[in-house]
Amino acid sequence: MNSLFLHNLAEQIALLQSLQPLDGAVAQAGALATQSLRAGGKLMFCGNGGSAADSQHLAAELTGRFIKDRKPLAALALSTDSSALTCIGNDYSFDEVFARQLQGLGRAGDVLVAISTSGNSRNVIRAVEEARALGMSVIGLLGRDGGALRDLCDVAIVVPSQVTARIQESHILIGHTLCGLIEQQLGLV
Ligand SMILES: O=C(CO)[C@@H](O)[C@H](O)[C@H](O)[C@H](O)COP(=O)(O)O
Ligand SMILES: [Zn+2]
Repeated sequence: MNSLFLHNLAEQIALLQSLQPLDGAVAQAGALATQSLRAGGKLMFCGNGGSAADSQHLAAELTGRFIKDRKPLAALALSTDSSALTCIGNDYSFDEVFARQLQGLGRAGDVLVAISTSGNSRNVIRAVEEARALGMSVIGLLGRDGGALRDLCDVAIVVPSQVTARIQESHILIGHTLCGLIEQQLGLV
C-alpha cells in the first residue's frame, strides 16, 4: 500500500477489531475505578511520552468534563508537574519520578492507572510497586505481551500489537470508555 495513511488506517482497523476479548477487563477496570471514587478514593494516572499525554488527558476528563456537566471527580496525572519530575529525576532517579509522588499522594483505596505500551518502563513498574505497597489497586493499560507490568496489575488491559503508535491509539479509546463507564455507574450521565 503506497499511502501511509491508508496503511495506518488498515492496521488500526484490524487491531481495533481484535480488541473485543478485552471487553471483560475494561468492564472490570471501570467497576474498580467507580468503586474507589464512590468510597472517596482517587484515580492517579502515569506513563511516559505519549502515555504521559494520555495520563493528563484522561485525568482531565474526570476533573473537568467528559460527556455531560456533572460534579468534578478526583483524578490526577503524575506526569505533569515539571518541578516534581525534574527534582525527583535529578535528586533521586528517573525510575522514582512517579513512585515518589505516589508515596506522598497515594492512599489505600486509590487506583493507579499505569499506562505503558511495552509494559516494561522502569518508572511505571516502580509506581505500581509503590501503589501496591500503599494498598491501592492498579489498572494497567499495556501493549505487546504486557511486559513485566502484566502480572503486577489487578486488571491488565493488554492491546496485542507491536506498534507503539497503534497501541496508544487503542489506549485512548479504552481510556475514554473507562471515563464513560465511570460516569454511567456513578449515575452521572
Ligand atoms: O508517543 C510515543 C510514540 O508514539 C513516545 O513518546 C513513547 O510514548 C515513548 O517512547 C515512551 O517512553 C514509551 O514508553 P512505554 O510505552 O514503553 O512505557
Ligand atoms: Zn505517540
